[in-house]
Amino acid sequence: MKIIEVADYKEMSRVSAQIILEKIKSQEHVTLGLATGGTPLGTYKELVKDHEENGTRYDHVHTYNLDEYVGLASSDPESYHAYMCEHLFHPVHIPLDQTNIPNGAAEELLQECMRYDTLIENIGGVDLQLLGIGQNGHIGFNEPGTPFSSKTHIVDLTPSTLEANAEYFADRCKQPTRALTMGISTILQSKEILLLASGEKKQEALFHLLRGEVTEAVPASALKMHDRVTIIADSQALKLVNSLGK
Ligand SMILES: N[C@@H]1[C@@H](O)[C@H](O)[C@@H](COP(=O)(O)O)O[C@@H]1O
Repeated sequence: MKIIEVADYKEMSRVSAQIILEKIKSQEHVTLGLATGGTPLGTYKELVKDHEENGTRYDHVHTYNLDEYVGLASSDPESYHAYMCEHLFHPVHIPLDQTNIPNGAAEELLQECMRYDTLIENIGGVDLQLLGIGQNGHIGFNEPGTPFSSKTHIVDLTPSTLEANAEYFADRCKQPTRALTMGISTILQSKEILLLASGEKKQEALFHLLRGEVTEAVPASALKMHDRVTIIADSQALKLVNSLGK
């Protein structure tokens, strides 16, 4: 794994946007795996800024998001659909029929998982997958203990993940407790992976990922089985690694 240590969130966002832009500009057809949460927001801001200033086009870009909450329709302002439209899809003018997000409001959730997995298998995995990391080491919504062989599936979110994401819900009673997520093996199909981590809250997860063993107890540790992973982390997120791990 290649580790790029940066000073702070701003630099992490700039560097990751640069890597994504290089991919967008160097290929005639690009498939991007996208993440939500607070971590990639700065990266999306940089992409929007670049689009406005340099006119980078997204006609040849197809996107596949990691996850979505069960029970939230795409029109729900707290859904990951709405998040993606607001922060990236609308401002950079990606044709919406080229964007894919699991449908958390599907009547048949198992069928929806299979449909989503087939989409990704048919393209042979995305070209570049952007990832954040949960405080408990989760990627997408693959909680600790998820088999590395997992495909897109329905997940019951752990109390710590619910707590960590509570700030995104105006009314905590309406926070969904289940989600659909790409599985670990779905994520590992990606040709290249870019994991972002910023802030002290991520230092233990990064320590387990970088210094611990490969174990299903730390979902992100599966990334060690992939040969093209880059981690961009700021010094706060690397604090424990740098103080204990050398
Ligand atoms: N499903 C998302 C993950 O994809 C994300 O990586 C994680 C970290 O969130 P944040 O970036 O807000 O710390 O939160 C959620 O669980």
